[in-house]
Amino acid sequence: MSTLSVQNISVAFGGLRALRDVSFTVEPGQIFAIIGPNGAGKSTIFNAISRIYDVAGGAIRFGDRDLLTLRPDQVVQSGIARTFQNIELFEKATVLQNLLVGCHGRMQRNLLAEFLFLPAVRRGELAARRKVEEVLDLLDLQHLRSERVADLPYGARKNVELARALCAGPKLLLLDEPASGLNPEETTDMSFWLKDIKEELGVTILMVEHDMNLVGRTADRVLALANGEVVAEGTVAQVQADRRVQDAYLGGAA
Ligand SMILES: Nc1ncnc2c1ncn2[C@@H]1O[C@H](COP(=O)(O)OP(=O)(O)OP(=O)(O)O)[C@@H](O)[C@H]1O
Repeated sequence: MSTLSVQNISVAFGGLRALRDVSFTVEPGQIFAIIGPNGAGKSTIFNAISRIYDVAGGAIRFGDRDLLTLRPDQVVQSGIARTFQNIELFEKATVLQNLLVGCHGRMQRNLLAEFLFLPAVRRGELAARRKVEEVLDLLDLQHLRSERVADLPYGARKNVELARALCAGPKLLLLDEPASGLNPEETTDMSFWLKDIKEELGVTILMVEHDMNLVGRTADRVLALANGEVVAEGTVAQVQADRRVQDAYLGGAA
């Protein structure tokens, strides 16, 4: 089981400090939510963990690995998968094809072995297919497996993106606004999926979310950010009651 430890990280874009001295720890098996007004720096944290943005100072560790020494693809290999604010799927491909791509994202490639379709490659393919079936069952997507993603309603596409990330077999899932664009009923469904992922697959979840309904239903811990700095951390109730968090929202755009 791996703990994600973010210690004193700062990220700057020219003169703009998007993150300043941010620290938090996500324990294995937790659902950990990052909240904060628009522009607070929430997505920047994800991009720092994914090694898309460079960090000026501090440390990010996942289990015994120092993520700041890894490339973005090596971060995925270490067991971290993510979804995006704007759904990123192959629109013209089916649900099944998208999920198989999700599995292959984490498999080690050896082109000669694949060309010769050696036993190790066959075993890998079988494992990928089993993983896809497990995820289709878990997220209740079997009936959509042969549908083209482009033909699905938004809520279903959001679920497929979650499924694709799970097919990589992550230990840690980074979810960027899983409830955005969902209606209240779909948001309730999403809260059940997240709890199933945590309880049945044992996957740790770090999510950025504006929807306090989803956060309240699922999060074990919450970190509140404003202007790139940590304002509060605690349970949902503790963070919601924190005066500094209320002030940050009143002063912010959310
Ligand atoms: N690639 C970039 N180049 C320049 N500035 C950036 C970049 N990425 C983020 N920023 C700036 O960093 C700050 C934090 O942005 P970030 O997207 O992390 O906020 P957020 O909390 O995720 O906001 P939202 O809730 O609106 O998605 C903002 O001022 C943003 O304009």
